[in-house]
Amino acid sequence: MDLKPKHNSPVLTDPVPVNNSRLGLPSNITPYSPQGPAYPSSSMYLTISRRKPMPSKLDDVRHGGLPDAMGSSSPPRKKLNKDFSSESASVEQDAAYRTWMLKYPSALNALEHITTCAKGKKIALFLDYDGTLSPIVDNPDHAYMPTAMRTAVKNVAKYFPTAIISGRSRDKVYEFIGLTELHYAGSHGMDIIGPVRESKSIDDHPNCIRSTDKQGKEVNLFQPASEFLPMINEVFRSLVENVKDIRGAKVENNKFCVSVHYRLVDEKSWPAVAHCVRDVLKDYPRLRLTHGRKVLEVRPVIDWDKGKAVEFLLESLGVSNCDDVLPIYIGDDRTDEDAFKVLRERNRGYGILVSSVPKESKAFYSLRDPSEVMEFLNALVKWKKSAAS
Ligand SMILES: O=P(O)(O)OC[C@H]1O[C@H](O[C@H]2O[C@H](CO)[C@@H](O)[C@H](O)[C@H]2O)[C@H](O)[C@@H](O)[C@@H]1O
Repeated sequence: MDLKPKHNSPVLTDPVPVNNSRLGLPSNITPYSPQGPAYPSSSMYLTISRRKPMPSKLDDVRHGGLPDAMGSSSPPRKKLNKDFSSESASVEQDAAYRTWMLKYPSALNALEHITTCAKGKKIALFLDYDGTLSPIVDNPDHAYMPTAMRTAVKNVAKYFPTAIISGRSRDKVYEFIGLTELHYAGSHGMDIIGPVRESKSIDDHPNCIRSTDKQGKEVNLFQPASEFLPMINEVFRSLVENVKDIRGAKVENNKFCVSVHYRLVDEKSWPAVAHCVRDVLKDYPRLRLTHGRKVLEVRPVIDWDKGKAVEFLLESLGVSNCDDVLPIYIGDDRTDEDAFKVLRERNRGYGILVSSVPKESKAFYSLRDPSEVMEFLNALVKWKKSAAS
């Protein structure tokens, strides 16, 4: 069955490229490139070199340019139209969005196509957290999930195996969501709790151990970057110290990665933020730097990402080689592209990008914002209920 939607339109790229030299930013920020894999990624398993970092990514980090500048890393919030020029700009933006949607149709409009493809199959759902289940807010500690969204996620998990894959620490994202019926992967998939099942490939994995979850249930705990824990804690402390005089900068410990937020930093001080991060990272060749929505993210150089996490979870759920499973991944950020790419390349499910502005993506479909995500989840439940009756 053909899973692909029809793509007929010219491709639009990320809006408003920002002049790097104006920002005066250093060259050690790695772009996310949906076009190319971060690493060769055919196997589910990763190898961590104890001495040498992986060269291609490291070269990017140390010597590459700043391709997607800090300024364009998150769409601006909608401004009130004060005059004619802003009104016409908004008309143009709407037109550009509609054109973009020809290539990335709304998943709400494509529901019939999706559910037709899902007939006789089991849908497995993968959900990002920030910007997908909770709206983007200034303070990352206040990114609460609306009650209606929690209900929608709870309902959807009754019918489909559902996993959260977040850049946050697993504990933090669990605190925000608080639903025991889901599977959780934190630190961009570097910290996964999955169900226990007889799977040789998972049981034999050196980074996978048996553990118990908060409810005392036996689970598989998979932490491929565990050896980086002391290093990440050290870097976290140094970053906190280094940015302490930059107003608005905030460092978040996500267990196997660290986020340096600059959403509340005056634009004039963004180069200072980048300088502080570079200053710390120069002593850690086994760490790399990527950027998300107004955030710089420090991560171990390992062959693992959200795409690998999806493959791992499918394996854990016992459905990795089944033709009767339809994975759906919903996310808004650059790191979600790794998961979209896996689904697209294996031609075995749908990536859905959450974005209110046109963006190049490996996803098949789009949703404008978390409220549309909620609508989509509710629609899936409604379809499943009606199909069952
Ligand atoms: O993979 P995700 O679950 O989407 O996590 C990615 C990052 O999300 C958070 O930061 C983003 O959301 C914040 C709250 O809305 C916002 O203030 C920030 O500007 C965004 O970048 C989280 O705080 C990061 O640690 C995650 O890496």
